[in-house]
Amino acid sequence: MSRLIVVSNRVAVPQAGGKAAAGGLAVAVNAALKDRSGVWFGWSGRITEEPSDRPVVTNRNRIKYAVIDLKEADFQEYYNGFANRVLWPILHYRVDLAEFQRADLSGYVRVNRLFAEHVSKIIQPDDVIWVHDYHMMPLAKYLRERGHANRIGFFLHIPMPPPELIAALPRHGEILGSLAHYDLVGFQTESDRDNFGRYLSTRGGQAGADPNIFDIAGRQVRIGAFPVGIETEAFARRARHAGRTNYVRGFRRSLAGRKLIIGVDRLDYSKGIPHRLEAYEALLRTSPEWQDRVTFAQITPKSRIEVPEYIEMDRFLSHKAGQINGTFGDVSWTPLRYVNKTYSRSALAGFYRAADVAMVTPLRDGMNLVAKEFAAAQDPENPGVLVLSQFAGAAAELSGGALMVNPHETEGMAAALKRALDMPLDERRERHERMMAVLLRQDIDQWAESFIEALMPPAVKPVTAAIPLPRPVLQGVGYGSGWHGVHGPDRL
Ligand SMILES: O=P(O)(O)OC[C@H]1O[C@H](O[C@H]2O[C@H](CO)[C@@H](O)[C@H](O)[C@H]2O)[C@H](O)[C@@H](O)[C@@H]1O
Ligand SMILES: O=c1ccn([C@@H]2O[C@H](COP(=O)(O)OP(=O)(O)O)[C@@H](O)[C@H]2O)c(=O)[nH]1
Repeated sequence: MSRLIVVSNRVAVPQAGGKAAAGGLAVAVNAALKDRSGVWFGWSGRITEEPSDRPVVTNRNRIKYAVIDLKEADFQEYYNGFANRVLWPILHYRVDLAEFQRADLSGYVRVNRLFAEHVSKIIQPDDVIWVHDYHMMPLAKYLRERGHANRIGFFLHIPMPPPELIAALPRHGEILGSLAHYDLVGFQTESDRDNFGRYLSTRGGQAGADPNIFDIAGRQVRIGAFPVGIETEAFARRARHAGRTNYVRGFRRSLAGRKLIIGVDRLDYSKGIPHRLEAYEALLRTSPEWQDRVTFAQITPKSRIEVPEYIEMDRFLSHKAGQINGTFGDVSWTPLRYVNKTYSRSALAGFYRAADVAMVTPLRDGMNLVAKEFAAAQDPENPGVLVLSQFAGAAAELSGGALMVNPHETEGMAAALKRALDMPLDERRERHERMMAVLLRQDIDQWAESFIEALMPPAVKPVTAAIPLPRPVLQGVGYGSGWHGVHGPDRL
């Protein structure tokens, strides 16, 4: 029986006590492996000078989690360097922040080759391979060089900008061009997919009768949009339960009857946190009736803490938070609670449910699972309002129910905040219902199934295990280099 082999930088290895260090990607990939027999290969998150030439394997529910350590130089050049100082900013339309160095590109290529070497040892001829995200773009090329003719798919969790912008990436042909070695390349939105289609055309790719199938350098590559979802029903259940616990009730009580606005984002310049805080400031200034009647809780776990742009953002935000509280706060009211802790997803579910408004206002975001989780966590009888950036991937699905904003327009965002805080119950219910209809239809299972089905050659059955598997426990979610332990109960 064919297996599914997943390859990604991060692997959410289930840990004793149910805690795992991972991000949005890891939560999503875990669902793809549920009910399938397979292997999940990636980086352990650890740095060692003498990495073993064999991965450390953990077996759980017929899934093998196989991880390797990286050397310091690999971590610096591949992860901090090329992946997070070149690809991340450029693919998030921030060419101005990209810091290209040839040594980092060499490190990126070296780690991809190392991954290919390890994965090559476990591949069986009928395995289907699913590679995730910008860290691993050239992997298929190196697997093909080793003679693997398997079906190999790639999913990009972050945005794909237009080709004119990709042109700013030195040696883009070597990296983005290598995506043509996959059989299927998936994106979060149709606009990401179309941007890549245009890029392939600039590289001599020819689309035939189906505009999403390209012939390029003697191979056929299919491109598609597969918006990543959440475990909608399970998350709604979790929030219902969490909302009734003392932990979340205590949080709500601490607000002393004030309305709650919530923001949950990794500390990342792509998330637009400064712009959002400026909008909150503008609300307090221009609508003084809201002073002392609202609290903004911004939960911002640190991430990629060795990358200079992230260090700078950290400094800026701490300063900004102090400034807002200094200007508007009072001895009995802290307008902004700015927290750098990582919370368990159960705790977050409860916080979302306790909130009246969520601000999800990235400048660019592949999807943004927080937007979806917030909507799913609401009480349908008395739901909160989602204020959502037009530049989040989630906007393509949630614009019918969210209050849409342009994060570059402070006054517009402040007005949306005010409207959200004042919104009558009927309108809140209607908007929530519209979002839930989409989230229930396009959930995480549908995402994984539709990608795998599109990856399989015609007339071959999807990769499934004979016996349905219990879902591995994945409760706490932290962030690699910035992960300092998960706060809040795992099961509330
Ligand atoms: O692994 P890190 O460097 O600590 O970063 C965490 C993850 O961030 C990014 O997440 C993306 O995937 C989400 C799920 O599809 C999506 O909603 C979000 O918009 C993306 O930014 C990154 O792409 C992952 O590889 C990282 O693991
Ligand atoms: O303290 C936190 C902050 C975030 N998350 C989770 O991390 C994921 C973030 O995914 P998203 O797509 O919003 O952004 P990313 O960080 O992957 O760019 C979501 O599932 C959040 O619930 C978490 O478990 N604890």
